[in-house]
Amino acid sequence: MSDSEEEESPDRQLKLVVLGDGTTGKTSLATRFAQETFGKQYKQTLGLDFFLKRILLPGNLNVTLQVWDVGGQTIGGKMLDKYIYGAQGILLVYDITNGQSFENLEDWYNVVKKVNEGSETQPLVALVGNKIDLEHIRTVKADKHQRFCQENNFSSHFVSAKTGDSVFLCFQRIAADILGIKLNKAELEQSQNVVRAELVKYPEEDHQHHTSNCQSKVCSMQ
Ligand SMILES: Nc1nc2c(ncn2[C@@H]2O[C@H](COP(=O)(O)OP(=O)(O)OP(=O)(O)O)[C@@H](O)[C@H]2O)c(=O)[nH]1
Repeated sequence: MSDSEEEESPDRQLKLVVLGDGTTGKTSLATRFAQETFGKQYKQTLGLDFFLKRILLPGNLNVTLQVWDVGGQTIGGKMLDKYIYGAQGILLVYDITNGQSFENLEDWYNVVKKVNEGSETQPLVALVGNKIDLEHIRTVKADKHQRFCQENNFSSHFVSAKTGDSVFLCFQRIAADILGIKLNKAELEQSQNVVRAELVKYPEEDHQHHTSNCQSKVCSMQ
């Protein structure tokens, strides 16, 4: 196979459906991912919004993600089943400061299960705790989130649509999981918007005694 043939692998298309209660931040998450913007003003989604974004996965694989942003008020409505139908990935979104939005995911997941009953292929389901910029007023404990994931075999994500923290990473991991692609550590780290650095201060006199191995300490922190 020539180089140019290798480069031009055809796009894969994936349908991802974003579900969860109103005001949990589904539209914000989709717009942060697809348009890299965030609006503070709440505007209720009536029915459905739709976003497209092309990403590149390892192996030069272009993937077009169709993100179906479903309004929180659609639960119980007759269109919801149609929105979910054919999805390869489902994002179950809750607000970490709103316990009810977490409890209600059970109902959203029940609709997903019903739509896919008897189907040979099941969608990958991701549990997404949004608004981690509001960690100080979190009400849904992380272990509750993890338990829900383990019980149902969901992938686990914590994001902030407001700051953008881990949003791209979340969609990238979901797409890679669906396609059975393994992301290496460097690729995962590159997708994380927030850079965490630890500051370590050594006492003055101690520092003088340890100048010879000081360099290795600095290296291990980077
Ligand atoms: N602090 C904070 N606020 C957020 C975040 N994401 C969304 N919001 C705010 O939460 C409110 C609701 O966000 P939306 O994205 O409209 O919520 P939604 O889930 O799409 O709501 P429906 O359309 O009713 O289903 C808005 O005021 C957003 O600005 C976040 O990560 N952090």
